[in-house]
Amino acid sequence: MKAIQLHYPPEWAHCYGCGYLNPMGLHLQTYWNRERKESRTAFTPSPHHTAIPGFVYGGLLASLVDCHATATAAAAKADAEGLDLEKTPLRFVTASLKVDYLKPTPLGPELVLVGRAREVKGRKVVVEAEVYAGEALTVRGEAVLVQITEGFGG
Ligand SMILES: CCCCCCCCCCCC(=O)SCCNC(=O)CCNC(=O)[C@H](O)C(C)(C)COP(=O)(O)OP(=O)(O)OC[C@H]1O[C@@H](n2cnc3c(N)ncnc32)[C@H](O)[C@@H]1OP(=O)(O)O
Repeated sequence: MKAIQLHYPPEWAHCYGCGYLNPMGLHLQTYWNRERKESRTAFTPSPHHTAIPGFVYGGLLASLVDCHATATAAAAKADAEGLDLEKTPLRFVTASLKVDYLKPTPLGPELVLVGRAREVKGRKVVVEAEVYAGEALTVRGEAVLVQITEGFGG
């Protein structure tokens, strides 16, 4: 299965969190499960992602939620509308991002993110995401993603 981010054309692939063309980026790769209607990704923070010794920096966790949510939005919209991302790539930007840090996230183990779309409406998708360190749910996020149109940022 191909990661959602790898469907992005090059001009959409420079993002620090998930762009495959960003040499300094996190290169997050998100996968969509059509049966479960949920997305997954995994990321193992490095020692330089420290907040308090032994625990992951919250800004990094927000970045993971952010980029996992943008990809989840693309997959959920494609799923809802019967689109093939291979033929019709979709790209979303973050309009709003809320992150709740439920407990400290240990630095060392692989983190797993799970995402679900709560709402798919027009250009807007609302995504809920969870970050797990092993069995422990440490972060819960919610993002509003808006599909970009031609002339974005202009
Ligand atoms: C070359 C390109 C490369 C593009 C490469 C893309 C890289 C992606 C990177 C990954 C993620 C990021 O970090 S992105 C970087 C951080 N984000 C940004 O810089 C985005 C800056 N903001 C914007 O450009 C704009 O505000 C947009 C695009 C988000 C929305 O503006 P718009 O296009 O005019 O949309 P608009 O009609 O107002 O809103 C559409 C729907 O979304 C809702 N909505 C809009 N903003 C919000 C909000 N803050 N909170 C809640 N909901 C909101 C509206 O109520 C509406 O819902 P309803 O009434 O229909 O229900």
